[in-house]
Amino acid sequence: MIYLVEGLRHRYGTQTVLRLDRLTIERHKIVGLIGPNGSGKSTLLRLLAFVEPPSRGRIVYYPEEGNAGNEDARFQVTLLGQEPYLLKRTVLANVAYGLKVRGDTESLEKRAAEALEWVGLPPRAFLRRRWFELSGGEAQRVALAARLVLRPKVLLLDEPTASVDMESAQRIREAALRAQREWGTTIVVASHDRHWLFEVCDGMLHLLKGRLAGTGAENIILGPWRQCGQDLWAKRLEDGQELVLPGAPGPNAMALIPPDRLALEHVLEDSSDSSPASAPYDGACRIAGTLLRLTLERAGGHILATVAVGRSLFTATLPPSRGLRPAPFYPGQRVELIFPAHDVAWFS
Ligand SMILES: Nc1ncnc2c1ncn2[C@@H]1O[C@H](COP(=O)(O)OP(=O)(O)OP(=O)(O)O)[C@@H](O)[C@H]1O
Repeated sequence: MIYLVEGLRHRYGTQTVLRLDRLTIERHKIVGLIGPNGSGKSTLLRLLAFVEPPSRGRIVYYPEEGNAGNEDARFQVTLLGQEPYLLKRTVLANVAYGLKVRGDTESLEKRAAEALEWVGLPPRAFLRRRWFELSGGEAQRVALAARLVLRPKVLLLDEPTASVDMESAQRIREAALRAQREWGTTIVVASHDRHWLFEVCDGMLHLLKGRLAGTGAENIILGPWRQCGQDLWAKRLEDGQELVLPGAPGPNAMALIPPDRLALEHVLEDSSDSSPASAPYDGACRIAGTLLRLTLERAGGHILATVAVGRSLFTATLPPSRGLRPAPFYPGQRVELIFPAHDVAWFS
């Protein structure tokens, strides 16, 4: 492993924003970080980058297997945020900056040029440009080149493609994966692009309200819930269907449904006009939707089905026996998600 996190609590003022009892991150792997806004992804990345210390608990960095050395992390771990913060200087000065800080000043221009090529920026056109002569996507690529030139052991990426154009996003993704492939760089990446994460990550961490909630594909249904019986709670989904579940700890709780608890069934054509329908609680819940996409998950080798219900997306794992044969599913089909109500976990 390259990180061990134990007994971590992180507070801002009186609010505890991160609680992780134990977490390990394996060397050379790509780990995805997923979770709603404010769930603690950026905070965790900053702590892993040692930008700030945790309020309680510890984060141990292992530069080599079995050999702890948090002081090495300063030069081996690098964080790229959502917004590129460039020095008000040339691209060359920006990309070479980290090497200079490390006292590593040999062939600066050549190495900066190589790093720019990795992110798809031709060095002849870009090395001498100044910071204000770059588009947002180019600036983010320069910021990534400034990290790659260090050949980091750990690359922490915080929504690196959130505010860039499509080409830049693709270049950034490719360059990060290449670093993992060619140098064995460990990558921890927070992103809202769940499909990309499922496709490339060796493992996923799902953060909910600062706590680990699972391995990424869990479905979250946010409140408010309306009490509609003794310990029964209803939520009207975006497209009008009503979901009724037992056991909410309060009206604003979040329901969490693991993807492997959702079974997928075809909706017969002649019954499709009866949905969206109210789903009275009888122990098995049903939600009708449209199958949008099938994704092969790298970590577990499962096929993940993404189902749209209004604009909300649900993820179901297709069990091996229900793979593409003998009951083929394909995008565009009306399907039903069926799950036992007691498999829902609640987060308050
Ligand atoms: N410097 C800070 N001071 C006070 N509160 C903070 C600070 N940074 C983050 N927080 C709070 O900590 C919680 C976690 O924030 P964080 O930015 O880590 O979430 P996130 O999952 O990265 O969110 P997003 O997806 O919106 O970037 C939020 O409630 C946020 O308001």
